[in-house]
Amino acid sequence: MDKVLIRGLRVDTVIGIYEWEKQLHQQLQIDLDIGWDNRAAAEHDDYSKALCYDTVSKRVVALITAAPIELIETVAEKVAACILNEFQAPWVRVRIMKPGAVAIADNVGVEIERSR
Ligand SMILES: Nc1nc2c(c(=O)[nH]1)N=C([C@H](O)[C@@H](O)CO)CN2
Repeated sequence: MDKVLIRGLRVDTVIGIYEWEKQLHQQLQIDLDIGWDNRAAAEHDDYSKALCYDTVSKRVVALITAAPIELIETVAEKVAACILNEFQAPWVRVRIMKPGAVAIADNVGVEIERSR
């Protein structure tokens, strides 16, 4: 399956289960693998047939920052639903990393795959 890829999308937002986390912004790092048939865009060098990674990135940031969220699992499900329903992608893999969350780990996160 062809894919459109977004790597290391940084989103500063209110995220976490603890009261102190609701008073500040923390950074999430997001990787997206989005199933998309890239042949139609490539055939005639036609942007209108492409899934625009810039448009997707900005939509994902707006979605996540619209309201505080407690769990990164919730972030992952919201992002996956948006990619499938708003952009009409057939399949998506979403990885959400929260690098500041565990002091003794380089990074922690979740990954999900969803399809229509
Ligand atoms: N599976 C998860 N575990 C934890 C989460 C989470 O979103 N998913 N969140 C926290 C806290 O918010 C933590 O990041 C604060 O450092 C703990 N565990």
